[in-house]
Amino acid sequence: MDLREYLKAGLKKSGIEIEDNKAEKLLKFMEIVLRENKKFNLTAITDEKEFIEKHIIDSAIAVKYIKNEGKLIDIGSGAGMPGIIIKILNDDMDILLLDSLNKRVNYLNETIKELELNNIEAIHARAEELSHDKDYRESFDYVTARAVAKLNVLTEYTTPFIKSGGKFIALKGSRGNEELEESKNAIGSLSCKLLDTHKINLPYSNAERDIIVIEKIKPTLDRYPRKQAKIKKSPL
Ligand SMILES: C[S@@+](CC[C@H](N)C(=O)[O-])C[C@H]1O[C@@H](n2cnc3c(N)ncnc32)[C@H](O)[C@@H]1O
Repeated sequence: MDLREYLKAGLKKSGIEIEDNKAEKLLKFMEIVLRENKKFNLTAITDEKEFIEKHIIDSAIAVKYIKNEGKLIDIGSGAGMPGIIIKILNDDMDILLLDSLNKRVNYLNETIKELELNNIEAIHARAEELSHDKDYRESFDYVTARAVAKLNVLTEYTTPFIKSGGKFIALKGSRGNEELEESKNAIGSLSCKLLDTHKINLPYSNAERDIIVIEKIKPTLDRYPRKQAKIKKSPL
């Protein structure tokens, strides 16, 4: 099976059907990440089939819980996952990628250009600082994050960005539900509630993933997020 079919079949098994042009764009994204990997240290996965399953399909699963409209911010986007993958699949969305490492942000903006994507950009900031800026606070419909921090810490980084009624989609490994147990207080203190959890198996390796969907109920209290040292020292 060629790589395009491998990707499309894996996505289909995961409940996502895509046209050939989107599959080509996802493969082009992989090509860029693997090409730039040495310079920017983006991923440990260099085998293409493994990349397709563990990065592309793993990130693409987020679109099952997101409508193709509105504004989304991806925290700690790194190589562009899941933010760039969501943009390729949901092209009507307006997407902001955030990373605290400036050289990754430069790579992200170059990658956006090379993929000819519109209404998406990357900015350099720490989540817990940027969400105190009124231009960003409570202004997104969705926030996503993958492989950035434990859920109790991550909920404080992410949920101040979303409007009431907005959703935080946490893409977690197989221990996401354990992290959730330790995050109940954080979710409540940050004016949110747990909406759903989904146990997913990746289509080829069967590896388990937990997708956790948290909804914002009302505006975040002004005191959150706290400073980074405080969040790390005493997570909610
Ligand atoms: C392990 S990488 C994961 C990247 C990508 N989300 C993925 O799934 O491949 C974590 C990224 O989060 C960024 N990061 C960590 N803490 C952050 C924060 N507080 N605000 C913004 N970015 C952060 C790091 O610079 C890094 O690029």
